[in-house]
Amino acid sequence: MLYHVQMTVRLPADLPTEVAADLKAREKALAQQLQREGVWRHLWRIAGQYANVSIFDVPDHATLHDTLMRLPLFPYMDITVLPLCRHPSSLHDDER
Ligand SMILES: O=C(O)CC1=CCC(=O)O1
Repeated sequence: MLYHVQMTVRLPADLPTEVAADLKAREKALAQQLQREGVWRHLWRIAGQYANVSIFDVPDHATLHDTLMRLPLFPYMDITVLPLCRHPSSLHDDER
């Protein structure tokens, strides 16, 4: 199943710089691993915001939940999820 996921990062202002840098580095490593595995299909920055729009390809809601909870920045993100299904007018058949 495909999911549209919006993540807005809200790091506390008093979070030590080195802690924030470690979280971001680990987030990047896992995000790139999940992209290589075909799970994190798209990752786009929302211009002007510390936020992204992503497309995840996972078997079900529970797997998406578990995947999002693995993200190092999970405790510091507001996340909204929209489950997607094929639009009858779409020319693209890569929705799984
Ligand atoms: O910067 C973000 O939008 C949060 C994030 C998701 C994957 C990543 O590397 O950073």
